[in-house]
Amino acid sequence: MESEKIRRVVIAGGGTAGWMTAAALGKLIGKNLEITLVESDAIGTVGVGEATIPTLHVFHQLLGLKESEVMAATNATFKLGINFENWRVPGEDYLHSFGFLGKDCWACGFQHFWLKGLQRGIDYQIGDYCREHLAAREQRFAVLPDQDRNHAYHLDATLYAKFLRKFAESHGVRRVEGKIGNVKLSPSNGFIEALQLDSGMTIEGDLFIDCTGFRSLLIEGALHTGYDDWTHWLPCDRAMAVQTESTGSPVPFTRAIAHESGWQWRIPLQTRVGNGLVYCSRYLDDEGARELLLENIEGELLNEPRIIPFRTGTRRKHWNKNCVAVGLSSGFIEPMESTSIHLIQRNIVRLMQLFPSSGIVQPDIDEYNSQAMEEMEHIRDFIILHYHVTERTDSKFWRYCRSMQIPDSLAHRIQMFKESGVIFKLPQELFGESSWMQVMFGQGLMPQRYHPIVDLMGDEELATFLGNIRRNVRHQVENMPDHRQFIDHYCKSKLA
Ligand SMILES: Cc1cc2nc3c(=O)[nH]c(=O)nc-3n(C[C@H](O)[C@H](O)[C@H](O)COP(=O)(O)OP(=O)(O)OC[C@H]3O[C@@H](n4cnc5c(N)ncnc54)[C@H](O)[C@@H]3O)c2cc1C
Repeated sequence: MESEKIRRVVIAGGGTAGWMTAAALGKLIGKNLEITLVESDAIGTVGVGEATIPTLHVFHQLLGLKESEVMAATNATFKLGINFENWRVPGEDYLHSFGFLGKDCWACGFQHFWLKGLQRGIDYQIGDYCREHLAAREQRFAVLPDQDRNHAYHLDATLYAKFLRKFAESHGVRRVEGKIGNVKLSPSNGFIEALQLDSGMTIEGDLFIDCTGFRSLLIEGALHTGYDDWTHWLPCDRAMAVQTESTGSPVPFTRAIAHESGWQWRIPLQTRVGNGLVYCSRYLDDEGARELLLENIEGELLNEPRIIPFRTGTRRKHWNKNCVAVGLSSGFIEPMESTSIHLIQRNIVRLMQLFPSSGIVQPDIDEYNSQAMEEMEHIRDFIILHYHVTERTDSKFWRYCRSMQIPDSLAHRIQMFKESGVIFKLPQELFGESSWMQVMFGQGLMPQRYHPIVDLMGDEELATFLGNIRRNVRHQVENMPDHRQFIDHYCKSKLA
């Protein structure tokens, strides 16, 4: 393995992944580096990826960015969760909020108290025990002084990349516009030596970050790293995206509406709505998808619907030789839980933690790849859960999802929950107990029993315990302003 010092970093691609990488490296470890980003105006970016999850705060904090400024510059609204409509059965919905549900005791999760409450006739939704859940339902929002950052954003992906570009350039990142025509490899060790542009320019580097999106020009095109295809578990393979004018106040949650052969997103920004249909080409053709999408949107179209083919899965190694893939080039898990930007951020942070300043060594690469794979597999399982645990039998698509084989890791979680109501989170995992709980209950799973330790609480004490949590949640939410009002006051878009 090479062990030369890393001084020249070349980022190929200027979408969300490229500019997030450039901003972070430039600001945080760029002092002794020469960072160049190459992007092609003619090729452009994928142009979607507008719903995020709360971890993005950490990224902005690292960069020293002010929330209200990022939001105003990106036409952003707040997001408290995702409303899943028609997933268990048509006509029913549930919310997966970012908040924490109820209260834990040392021995068992809140779901056990809630389950016993149900059995005793204390018949409230599990979301009534969660501030973010209730605030989303009532379309209220506030940033509270004591609040853990349990909110995320809906933002304009193009404006976000533009914002980060300005930031990265102000921290010394050099941008080169042009189309990469060839990737030059070292004949001795197969490492990438340089990118050759169609203009004739050559950009040499020590470390290359592949942010070329689905094209994966470096990690796959040049290094042939290989891809694990997860389409048998996540069969949707196309999306159709279109933007519409807003027809009302933006809601503080993403809508994920299931249809016969896939599902539709609605992402409200301050002045427009991002819409899209994620579908499975085995069961729905593009013409049918277009009709379905256009029948199910509100507001005037702002552009023509665009098809985006994809293949769910992961690159076998996210770091190979002197190339690290960040963004869509590293793999893609469909956008249902808005996890891609989070994975970009995780790959960037991991790269900084393992940055090969004094040379590339195999143990760093192995550690990086093993952590990245573990994270992807955890998210994959969580997404499969939504498709597999359903009572829908109304189409070939849903019958396939219900009956397909699922990964052993997910089968184990479902089995444990069914038998004893237990949910667990391992340290590297993104989704916590509250997330699994909301989706498992929402998709129709019910445990056979609650944890016996709950019986140490008498019925009256349990009623008081649950009642106090509900009252406290309601009190906090009643004191929040309307979501739109809060935005207008806090981070009004420059486009509004
Ligand atoms: C349908 C869909 C919906 C999504 N929704 C969400 C969501 O809600 N939330 C979320 O977190 N994520 C979402 N994602 C994922 C998200 O869009 C991406 O993770 C994010 O946009 C990053 O993309 P990227 O930068 O890797 O690729 P891209 O945006 O495709 O950027 C690739 C860059 O590489 C450049 N490039 C390519 N080839 C060349 C070349 N030959 N020469 C020079 N430059 C080149 C391009 O010009 C561009 O700058 C979604 C993805 C899809 C497909």
